[in-house]
Order: sequence, then C-alpha cells, then structure tokens
Amino acid sequence: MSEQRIRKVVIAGGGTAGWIAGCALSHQFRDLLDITLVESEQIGTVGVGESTVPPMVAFHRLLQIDEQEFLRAVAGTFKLSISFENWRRHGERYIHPFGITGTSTLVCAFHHFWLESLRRGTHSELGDYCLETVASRDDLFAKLDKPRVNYAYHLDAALYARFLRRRAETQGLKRIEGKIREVRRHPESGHVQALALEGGQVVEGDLFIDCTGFRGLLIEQTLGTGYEDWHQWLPCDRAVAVQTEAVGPPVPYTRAIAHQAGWRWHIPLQHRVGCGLVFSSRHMSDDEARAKLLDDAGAPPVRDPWLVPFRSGRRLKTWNGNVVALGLASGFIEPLESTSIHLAISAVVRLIEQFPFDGIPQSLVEIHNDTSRREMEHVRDFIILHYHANQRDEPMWKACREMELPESLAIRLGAWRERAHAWQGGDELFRVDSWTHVMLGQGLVPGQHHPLARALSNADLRRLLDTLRGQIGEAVARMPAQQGFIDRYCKADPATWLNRGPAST
Ligand SMILES: Cc1cc2nc3c(=O)[nH]c(=O)nc-3n(C[C@H](O)[C@H](O)[C@H](O)COP(=O)(O)OP(=O)(O)OC[C@H]3O[C@@H](n4cnc5c(N)ncnc54)[C@H](O)[C@@H]3O)c2cc1C
Repeated sequence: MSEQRIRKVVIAGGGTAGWIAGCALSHQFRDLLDITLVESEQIGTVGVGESTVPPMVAFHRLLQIDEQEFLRAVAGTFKLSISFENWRRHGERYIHPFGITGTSTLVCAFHHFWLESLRRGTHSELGDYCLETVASRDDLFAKLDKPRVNYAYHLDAALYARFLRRRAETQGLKRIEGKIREVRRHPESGHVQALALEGGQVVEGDLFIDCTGFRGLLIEQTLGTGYEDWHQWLPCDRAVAVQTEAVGPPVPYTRAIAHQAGWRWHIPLQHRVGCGLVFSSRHMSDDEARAKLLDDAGAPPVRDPWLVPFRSGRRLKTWNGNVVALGLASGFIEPLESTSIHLAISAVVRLIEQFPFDGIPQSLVEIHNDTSRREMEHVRDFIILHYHANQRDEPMWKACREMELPESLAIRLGAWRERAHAWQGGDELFRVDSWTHVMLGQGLVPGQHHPLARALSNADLRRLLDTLRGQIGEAVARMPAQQGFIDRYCKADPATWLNRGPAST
C-alpha cells in the first residue's frame, strides 16, 4: 500500500472524459480535494462521441444537473434506441431499444412467452412489446413515468465539455491551459509526481487521472502499462467524421447503417447531425471512406470531414501506481452501441465510491482493474455479436462470420441457439432485452425456448400479449413527435452553438 495521503488530484486532459471526472470529483468532494485539470487547446479533443446510453441520466442526477438546462446547453435530443440498418443483410432493419420488453417472471424472461406465441401461429415482432421500439418507429418522444420511458441523450460533444467545465470551475476546480511537455516520476516508487508544462509551470499531485485520449500520456507513454489488442474480432480501425445540416426533425434514435466495409453513424442534434463512417482500412481506403460518407450523409456538411484512426482494445491496467486512466486513455472498443462515455462515467463512479484518501491499497487497484476488464470484455462481446452474426456477401463481413469468437461470447450464443437463454451479470451494462433484440435482429433464431411457457393456455397467452400491446398503444398515443417535445421542454437558443463563450449553468 502506498501510504501517501491523497489530497491533490491532477486531471491531464480536458475532453469529455477529463471534464466528466473534473465535474464529478469537484461536485462530490468539494473542499476535501484540491483538483486541477490541464488541457491544451492546441492539441484539441477527438471531437466525436455524441451518442450515449441511459445510465447517463442517473449520473447527471447524482451531480444535480438539471436536465432541461443541460439539454439546452448541449443542443441535445433524446435517444430511445439504435436503429440497425443493413446489418444482417441489405434492406433489413431492426431496433435495439433501451426499454423493458414485455413482462418477465422471476424465473422466465418475456421472450420465451413471445417465442411460444410464434410457435402457436401468432405473428408479431418482439419489439411490438417494447414501448421504446414502438415510439421509435414513429419518431415519438415524451417523458412518461407510467409506463416509464427509458432513454439516453444525443449531445454536442464540444458543448458538453464546455457545460461540464463551467460547473466544475464553479465547484472549485482549477483549470490550466497548457501543453504537458514532461511527466516527472518519483525515482524510487516510480509514481508520477508532477506534470511539467511547455511554459515552464510544474503541476504537482498525489493522484493523476490520465484523460489524454488515445495517446495515454501518463498510463502508456510514461508508465508503459501495455494494451490488449482486439483487432482479431473487431475489424474496423478508422473513422471519418463530419457534421451536417439537419434537413429534417431529429429522430429519437441513433442510426447505425452497415456498409460493405463497416458502418455509418447518424446522430441528430437540435442544430445539426453528427455523421461518421467507421471502416476497416484493410477493406476501404481513407479517400473512399471520405467520399462515401459525403455521398451517403444526405445533407450539406457544416465543417470539413476529419479522420480518426483507432485501435480496438483495452489498457492492461486502467489503474497503475497513482495513475488512473479514463476515457480513450483506458482503451476503446468501437463506437457501435455508444459505450465509451458510459465506461468513463462508470470508472469515475467507482473511483469516487472507493476514493483512497489515506493511501492507495493494492487490493483497491486490483479490484478496480478487474472490474474495468470485465466491463470492457462484456461490451466487446456484445459488439462482436453485431459483426459476427451476418449474412452479407462482402469479404469483411464473410471474415467476421467465420472468425473464432472469444469463449465468453461463444458460450452466450450457444445458450441462445440451444435454449433461447440470455442473461445479465451483476455489473454488466447490457440487459437480457438488449441481447435478445440484437440476437434476433442479427438473425440468430433459437432452436427451442423455456418449456414453462407452454403451460400457459391459449387464452392466457393471448390476454398477456394483448394487454401489453394495449398499454403500449395507450402510452404511445400520449407521445408527441420528438421535435414537438423538444420545442416545449428544452429548445436551445441558437446563441448556444453560434457563440463560443462558456455554456451557461
Ligand atoms: C470514431 C469514434 C466515435 C465515437 N462515438 C462515440 C459515441 O457515440 N458515444 C460514446 O460514448 N463514445 C464515443 N466515442 C468515444 C468518445 O469520443 C470518447 O470516449 C470521449 O470523447 C472521451 O474522449 P477523451 O476525453 O478520453 O479524449 P480526447 O477527446 O482525445 O481528449 C484528450 C484531452 O487530452 C488533452 N491532451 C492530450 N495530450 C496533452 C498534452 N500533452 N498536454 C495537455 N493536454 C493534452 C487534449 O487537449 C484533450 O483535452 C467515439 C470515439 C471514436 C473514435
């Protein structure tokens, strides 16, 4: 155990991860910690990462962030689901919703009852029993409590960083603009002691949070922690991103549209659309990707496209010595399913829960690293599923179909194929419903389902399904088009994105 008391926290990097950490730590610890964030406008941020998952709503509640104020500040929209287009094969679409599907019992998930209804000759889709799917089909949105609507956000990444920065500074965080030239270490312990900036300033600390993005200035370039590469399962290694005008009202979902060598995202905000083409450099050149993105985006760009190379994988330790890596510095799986900001939030929450005021116990470091590894492997498996289960003809997709899977995923897919069994482990992000919607959407049909579902009489089964559809129909009838809801609830002032001053809090 390192005996050094932890009072001075230094965050290196002011992208989404750095400001999430700065805002959360300064909100929770107030004067108990002395927090400094160093960022360099000259280096800038990755500039993408605008689609999120539902746990962000609870995180904002923890930080007492008012939702309407937040959405106005980031020109945000709501996200009920992801629309997967052309994934299994051309012309097909399925929705991965954030909501609860049907009603499960303690011992039997709803999809078994639904599969039983198909066996008895009823025609329906699993999504017919999920409010978020039905609302997504018609571009509707409202915040309802009964039944509860589960959602996440689409946000402008630059505006979000500004919003968090303003809050963190109000809460006492010190921000330093400057480029880190050197990371100084203790000669014996090897712990990081200080960051030396180009202007000559030296920023000392007890605990350092590395949010310097892919470069991992502290965790990798200084400590040489190591990286596990997942390229053998995740073929894409580059993205070209662009922002376009919004040519229609925002849809309440992220679109993920597969193409011959990867996929394209479409993230609608109030003032523009974030678009990007994710691709495998072995199957598509940068020039082809750029041209395809501009062709397919379907709206005039508002800035030039930019290229973002990435390497799928995870840092072998996200906590090493007195350095905790967050965001891209800790690893990156893939933009699909938009989990990276969530993983940064989850790691910050863990750090706060067990903050090592009186020194860093090795047991804490090991637990943190083990949890990070499991979290990332779980997300990795879920994303590989989308690539692997396909019936497309192009070489990249064929190779994905034929690849050897990680054992953990092979077991999951086997259990689904044999018995329609799906599960969610204690700290896993994706619920049973997520797995079932995506497995079915990708064309994985189970051989059989739980025999317990057969115990229901035809009348009882019909009553269950009809009641669920009726409740969803009534709820959806109360939901306006998402644009109408935004206009009333959180419409952003155009000055928010035109004026580059700090976002208001
Ligand atoms: C193509 C793509 C699409 C993505 N889409 C999504 C998505 O939809 N949803 C999602 O959740 N995530 C997404 N992500 C991930 C998401 O973008 C990141 O998790 C998020 O932006 C956090 O990035 P970051 O803060 O770790 O790094 P960055 O944004 O790269 O920030 C790094 C910071 O470190 C600073 N810095 C670096 N070196 C120095 C230095 N020497 N001195 C001083 N400062 C320095 C930089 O100035 C910057 O402030 C996507 C990622 C990619 C690559």
